[in-house]
Formats: sequence, C-alpha cells, structure tokens
Amino acid sequence: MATFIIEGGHQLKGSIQPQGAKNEALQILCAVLLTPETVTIHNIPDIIDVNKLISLLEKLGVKIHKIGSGSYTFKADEVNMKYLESPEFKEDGKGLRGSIMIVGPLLARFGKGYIPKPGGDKIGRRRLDTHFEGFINLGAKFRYNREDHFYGVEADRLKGAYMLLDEASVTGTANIVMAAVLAEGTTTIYNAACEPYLQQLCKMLNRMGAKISGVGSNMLRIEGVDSLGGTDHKMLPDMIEIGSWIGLAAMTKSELTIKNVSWDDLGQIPDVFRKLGITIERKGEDIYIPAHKEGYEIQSYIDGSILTVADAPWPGFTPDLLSIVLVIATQARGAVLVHQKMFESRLFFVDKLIDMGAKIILCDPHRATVIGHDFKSSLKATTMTSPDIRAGVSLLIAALSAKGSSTIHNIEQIDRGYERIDERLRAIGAKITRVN
Ligand SMILES: CC(=O)N[C@H]1[C@@H](OP(=O)(O)OP(=O)(O)OC[C@H]2O[C@@H](n3ccc(=O)[nH]c3=O)[C@H](O)[C@@H]2O)O[C@H](CO)[C@@H](O)[C@@H]1O
Ligand SMILES: C=C(OP(=O)(O)O)C(=O)O
Repeated sequence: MATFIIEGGHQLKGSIQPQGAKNEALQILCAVLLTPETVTIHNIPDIIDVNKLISLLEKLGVKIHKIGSGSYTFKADEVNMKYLESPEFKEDGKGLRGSIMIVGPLLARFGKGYIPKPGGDKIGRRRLDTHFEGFINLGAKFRYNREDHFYGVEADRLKGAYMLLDEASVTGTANIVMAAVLAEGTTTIYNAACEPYLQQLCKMLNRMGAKISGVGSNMLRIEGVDSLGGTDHKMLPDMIEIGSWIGLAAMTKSELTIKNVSWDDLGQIPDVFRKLGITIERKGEDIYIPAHKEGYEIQSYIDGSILTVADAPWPGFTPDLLSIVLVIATQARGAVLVHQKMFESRLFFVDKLIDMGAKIILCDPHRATVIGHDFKSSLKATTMTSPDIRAGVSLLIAALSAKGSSTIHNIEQIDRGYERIDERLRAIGAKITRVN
C-alpha cells in the first residue's frame, strides 16, 4: 500500500491540464472489440483502471501499439475467446468496474460474453441487472453462477428490440448500445443514460459505421448493421478531474487555470460550483479561478432556504463530484445539504473530515449537512486511508488545505483514476511526497 505525505496550508498557483476522461476511456476501449479493423485512440489517461483494461484486451488477443503519449492503436482481428474461460480472466475481470463493458461487444460479434463480478469502488450496492436485462431483451440466454459470481450471455445473432431500462445506468447503456449496433433490426433504448461518455461512444460507433440516432437524449434508436470498421477517436478531458481541481483551488485559496476543459461538455458542473460561491471564469476553453482571498459564500434558494446539491443521471449533477462538493463546503460561508441519491456508502468518509475539525452532520447514509468554517478555523492535519477514488481525492484536498503534515494511505484508490497526481500537483506548488 503506497502513501502520500502532504504538507498542507500552502497556496498553489499555475495551470493544470486535465487528463482524458477515465469513464469514457473504459467504454471506448471496449468498443475496439466490435471490429477487426484498426481503431486509433488518443488522450487515453495513464491510470491503473485503464491500464488494467488495456492489459485485459491484450490477453483477449487484441494487437495494441503505443504510438505516442496517450495514443494507441488497437486491432481485434484475432480475438482469443478461450481466455474468457481461463482462471486468469476470473481474476483480471474483477479488477475494475469497466471490464463489464467487454460483454456487449463480445456477445454481438462472437455470440458470447462472460464476466466475473466486476470491481470498482466499494460505494454501495452496484447491481448489473440493467446490463443483462438489456442483453436478454436482444435475445441472449443468460446464466449466473452464484458460487463464483460469474455472469454469462450467449446468442447466435442478437435481434433488435424496444426496451425501457429500469434505470439510466451509465455502463449498462454503453453495454447494450455496443450489443445492439450489430444486432439484426432496430433497437430502441428508452431511459438511456446520456453522459458525455456515452455521447462520445455513440459518435465513435457512428464513425465506425453504426446507425445510432438520439445521441445525447434518453431515447436511443439503433439500426443494426452487419459489421463495423476502424476509426480515430480522441477522449474528452475528464470532467471529474476538472471538478476536483476547482475544489482544490477554492480550498487552498489558489489562483488556478484549468486548461482545455471542453466547456460545452461540462453540463451543470460550473454552475453547481458557482452556487457554492466559487468564481469560475471562462477564458476560451480554459477555466480560470482567481484566488479566493476573502473565502466563498454558499448561495441560498430564492426563499432563503438552505441549498441542496444532489446527484442525478445526466444532465443532472454527477454523483462522482459530490465528495468534492462536500469537502469544499467545509470552508465556505454558509451551509449546504449534500444528497448522494445513488450510492449508499459514499458519504462515510465524512468521519475523517469531522476528525479534522469539519462541521458536518451525517443525517443518514445518503445525506450530510455541512456548515462551513469560512476559513476562521483551518482543518487539522491527520492520518487517513483513502476509501474510494473520489473520497480519496477529497481527503487529499482537505489535507492540502489543512495546516501541518497529513498522511493518506491506500493511494492506489486515487491512482485508479488520477494520472501522476502527485507530480502534477507538485508542478503547481503542492508539497506532496509519494512513499512506496
Ligand atoms: C466506470 C464508470 O463509468 N463508472 C461510473 C458509472 O458507474 P455504473 O455504470 O456502475 O453506475 P450506474 O449508472 O449503473 O448506477 C450507479 C448507481 O446509481 C443507481 N442509479 C442509477 C441510475 C438511476 O437513474 N438511479 C440510480 O439510483 C444505481 O442503482 C447504482 O447503484 O456511473 C456512475 C453513476 O454516474 C458513476 O458513479 C461511476 O463513476
Ligand atoms: C465510482 C467511480 O468509478 P468506478 O465506477 O470505476 O468504481 C468513479 O469514477 O467515481
């Protein structure tokens, strides 16, 4: 288990370039399995989860070449389906959440797809029913081995169908879309998720020859085609990283420029941070955040009642940024209710913030009320363990704002989703050391 030692209480300054989007990368990488032709992908983040998926694709027989920093070519012309039945796959598949999305493409192109219960953050129940109900709707036979949590679907040729998803699952929608593009006939997916990750996936599939309409809405219509070809694709900047850097700037009262954020794909993110009182200026495609020397004040609703920040499927506010919102609020002027509707174990890290001196009431597993200190009392440095990727970064931000030396263990959780985070933070003045 590696560790970060952080000396907090220093202002940072400069600019930071967001990495390519982790959750988009996991979808896009799985889509290379849909064609025997070459797919070239740029802006792939160098993070643990993505590297695990690339290694899994390699074991599946995909020919992979690194052609530059963050750029790779993939050619899935000789896929080794036997790997799916190996004990090694049962271990590799468990290593990340994104591995679930190999099932749709393999099922569509080779007639079968298997996966052990995938990994990812332990942030509450994370069922896969939406994925498999989608495949069943397309005519696949489903089996599940309860003993080793192994899922399987098989079909000779998938048949297009109408389906209303029971929830707008992000990876579920991506998986079903990747199966439906090669199905016979037309598929309609209603209550589809439509995060920028999915919009990017659909646009890429259309460039490969798929016929998907309704991209960006919650109703996708997919006319199946017989085969797909190669393409070039560039990942968007990671909107969760962008939100994390906004939080970092506010909490450390730093002047920061976040480069090339692709403003049009940020949805509500800038406005939610503005409601927390943070000044966010648009400068071309960059976000400029001035040093908040006088702190920042949380807005109330028009009738004077306390602001609530809650998650919702896109275009709602992403649940992956609520931990960051929560930590920012600990130093704001005013109060906010953070409501994490999707995951039931994602707010427990507030105990650590409370230990550091934050004023938070955990109302229940889904809701926390934060009363900000307005920088009148700084957080106290401490030793902590990163429970999940976003809580980990939130604790890191708390440590950078706290006076004194903090230690964060289990930083593999952070490395899962943030590329060379210590190096990049040092470049803007943070005092952070990695100890292996
Ligand atoms: C690899 C990847 O892309 N991971 C993301 C993906 O996970 P993932 O695709 O696993 O998450 P899902 O969209 O399936 O759903 C996540 C959770 O939210 C609940 N749920 C979902 C939809 C809904 O309308 N209502 C609802 O309550 C589900 O029951 C589940 O517990 O989407 C999540 C939700 O944005 C993000 O936190 C994850 O970072
Ligand atoms: C929950 C997340 O990731 P995963 O779905 O990979 O666990 C996340 O990115 O915040």
